[in-house]
Amino acid sequence: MIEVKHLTKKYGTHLAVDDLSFTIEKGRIYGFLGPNGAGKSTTMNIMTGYIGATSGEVIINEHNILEEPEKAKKCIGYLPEIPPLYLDMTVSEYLHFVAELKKIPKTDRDSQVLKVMKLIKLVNMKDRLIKNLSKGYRQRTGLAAAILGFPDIIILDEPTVGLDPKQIIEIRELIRTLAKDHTVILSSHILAEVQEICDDILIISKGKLVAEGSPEQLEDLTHGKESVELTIQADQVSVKQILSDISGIDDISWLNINENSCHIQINTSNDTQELCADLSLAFAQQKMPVTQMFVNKATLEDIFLELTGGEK
Ligand SMILES: Nc1ncnc2c1ncn2[C@@H]1O[C@H](COP(=O)(O)OP(=O)(O)OP(=O)(O)O)[C@@H](O)[C@H]1O
Repeated sequence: MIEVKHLTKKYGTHLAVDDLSFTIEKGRIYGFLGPNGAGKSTTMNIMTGYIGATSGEVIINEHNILEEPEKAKKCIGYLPEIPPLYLDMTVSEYLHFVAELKKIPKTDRDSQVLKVMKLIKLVNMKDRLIKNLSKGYRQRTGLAAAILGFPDIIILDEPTVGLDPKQIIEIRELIRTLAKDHTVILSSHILAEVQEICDDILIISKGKLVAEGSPEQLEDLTHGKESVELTIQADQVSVKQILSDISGIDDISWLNINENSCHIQINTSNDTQELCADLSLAFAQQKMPVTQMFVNKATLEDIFLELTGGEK
């Protein structure tokens, strides 16, 4: 449905998008995930024809966004990070205005605006001035404008940013409803959000695609990244000696060492339960008490931070 090929965008000398390529298939919810400044908005702005790329191509339903912008844009509904709302219009006036801009035939406008307002649960607010709406309802109004004309693809830039938890849940519900009939692409810097609603996640860092897959596939990246942490009541020399006879140890971090106690973390690519059993047996045989032992599991958040060079 969308093909992005070798997209690059430079702002002066700053490389905001760096040779980005990916494909969007029909009927799925995609999440662009990345820290602030990763290049998500820039990519979305290029995909929707708002700004031009320095190089590369965007093909929407077989239409190149540069060569056939009208046909390509007709397939897309876009909710930018800051929706361009006219604050002195009522919700209904604004949506009629957008319907006109989108060239929806005059005879269909009333019914389409009503249909969209029902879908987005905006009917109660239809005569309210936009400047008097809450942030959540302004976001709904922007979303309603994006889906007028019922385009195949709906692109949402940070749709839940700045909303309270109840509004976030409502907007996520709406996105799920929209995804029944549309392909949805949304951006977020919140891992839990894309994990919860997206079928596919594209992790973007410094303008590059650093990982792609379903939440489950990305979860698989955490395998083999577990460690065992333990405290042994013994001196470092004795502990080192015991550990030298145990297999499956990749490396050891000495977190805290006293005369009679060592707190360590062991990284292993082997089964951590087996390693725990070996460790407890080996120290018990030498009558060295292990006062605590647990397995640290890597989370998707650790992987995200590792891939995007962030810190907890
Ligand atoms: N018009 C512009 N002129 C110069 N630099 C820009 C411009 N727009 C964006 N940038 C820079 O390009 C980089 C990517 O910005 P972009 O807004 O695409 O990131 P983002 O992932 O959407 O981040 P955010 O979540 O903060 O919106 C950032 O370093 C940003 O400062």
